[in-house]
Amino acid sequence: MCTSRCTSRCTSGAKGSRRWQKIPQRDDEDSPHAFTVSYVQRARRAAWRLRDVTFLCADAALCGRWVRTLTEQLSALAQRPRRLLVYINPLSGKRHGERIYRHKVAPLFSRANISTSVIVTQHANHARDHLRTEAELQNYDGVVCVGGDGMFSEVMHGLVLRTQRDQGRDHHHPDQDLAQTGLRIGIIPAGSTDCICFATVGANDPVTSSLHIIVGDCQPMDVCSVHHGDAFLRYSVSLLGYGFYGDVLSDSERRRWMGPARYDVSGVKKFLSHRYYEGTVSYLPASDVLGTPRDRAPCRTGCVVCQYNRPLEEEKEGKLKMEESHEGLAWRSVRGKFLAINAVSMSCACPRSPQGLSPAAHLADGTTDLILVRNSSRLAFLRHLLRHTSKDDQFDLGFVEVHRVRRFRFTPRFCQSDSELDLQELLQEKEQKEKEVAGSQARRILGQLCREHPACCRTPPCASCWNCDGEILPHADIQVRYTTLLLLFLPLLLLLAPLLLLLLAHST
Ligand SMILES: Nc1ncnc2c1ncn2[C@@H]1O[C@H](COP(=O)(O)OP(=O)(O)OP(=O)(O)O)[C@@H](O)[C@H]1O
Repeated sequence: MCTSRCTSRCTSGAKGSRRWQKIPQRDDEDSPHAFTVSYVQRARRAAWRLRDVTFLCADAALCGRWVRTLTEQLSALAQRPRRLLVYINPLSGKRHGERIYRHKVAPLFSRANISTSVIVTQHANHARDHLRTEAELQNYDGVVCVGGDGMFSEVMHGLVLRTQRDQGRDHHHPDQDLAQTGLRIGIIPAGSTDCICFATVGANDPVTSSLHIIVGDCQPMDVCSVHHGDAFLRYSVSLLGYGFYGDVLSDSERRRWMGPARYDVSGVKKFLSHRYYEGTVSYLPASDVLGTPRDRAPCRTGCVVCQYNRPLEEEKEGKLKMEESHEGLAWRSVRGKFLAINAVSMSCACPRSPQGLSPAAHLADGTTDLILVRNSSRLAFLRHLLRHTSKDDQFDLGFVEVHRVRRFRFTPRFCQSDSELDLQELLQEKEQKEKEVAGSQARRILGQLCREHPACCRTPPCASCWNCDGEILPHADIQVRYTTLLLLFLPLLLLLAPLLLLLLAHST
């Protein structure tokens, strides 16, 4: 740490060069002129803090020269934003969004000479619609959202949709090559869960996020576009979950009044109901890529795997066409009964699950980790879920498979005609029905017991719903494609030396 006050003076070096030297502390009267340099220091875990060091000197001209030179050097750093468009959701989380921004974030932006236009949202989708239609994006170097994952999703949708419109791309078409957004997004966490902030920044701390924005590096990020037939449904950046995670979300929506505890209540309820869903998952495996979902190393900013796997802009179309031309060969299908189908485009780490749903998922390699959890006993599923909270491998279980894919489709069983189901499955079903008839007598005896636990007697419903970054999709039958579209304010030097970058120098 460099918080102690030190005095400095200009001396002649061995070769006659003039340079600053630290000397023991002296009285201020000897050095009436001073300037303060603010810099970023890595604190505990992934947190960043702002520190100041004040230099005193007796010579006013020299002091002024130092301030001018440092200021010039700082303004020459092209990656640092100068103008930001900020959206605040006043109702996020505990409704502290505005306060967090005014007390913790705005003072830092102002010290770093960043000018801001602040919009406090008045209703849901305010930020999305403003960005999509009227925001004068050419006036800004980035967009900041103050809120939770829902707010990030709004800003991301607004920016991506606006970019496609400006570039004349048809975002409804599932095969349309989408354009990358030009502006970077910064996330100031103020929501109830803030999973996206935690998974990218490594901490849910408004000061750390603000400093990341000020330092101004840039990290690309994958976005998946979800379609139903030829209709665009939504974009997603973290989790697309069907079955267990879809059911938990739809149940928790009915318990909003409980606050964040609703996820726990719905999670337990849906775990006990133990529903499986039938359908076919078809996927296009990511071939020629570095790494697998079973790697132990997590993705970090500046990740070499992402850089290697991500097709360059000029290669994109060719690569896609190549995959398409081999479509019949490359696509694979899995038909079965699933407790959960999860497509994870980032680790989805959060304080409760520090490793996340797929610890080695990559932020910006144009792929997703498709996790298929087949029907199994409650105990086995519980083992799988509990492994998310420890360092154990959640994929090392017979009923769980994971694939790194560029695209996938899902068709729930009720959408398939009988002719699509193969003979083997029909025979299996027949066998199953015969067993059920034999078991019905036994069930009658246990009727009383089952009435108290209705889930075990009920026929499973035809379909679950998709949880798309915390929003419910209106269709179960979807096709999904991954592209690196977004840019985040994330530093490339997360793991480097404690003293990262000077932020500001000013005379005092
Ligand atoms: N002024 C507003 N009034 C009502 N809803 C709003 C307003 N501004 C934004 N929203 C909506 O509120 C929803 C939830 O917001 P947000 O994600 O910021 O908080 P959260 O739900 O508490 O956090 P998290 O998503 O991390 O759990 C978003 O989907 C957003 O569309």
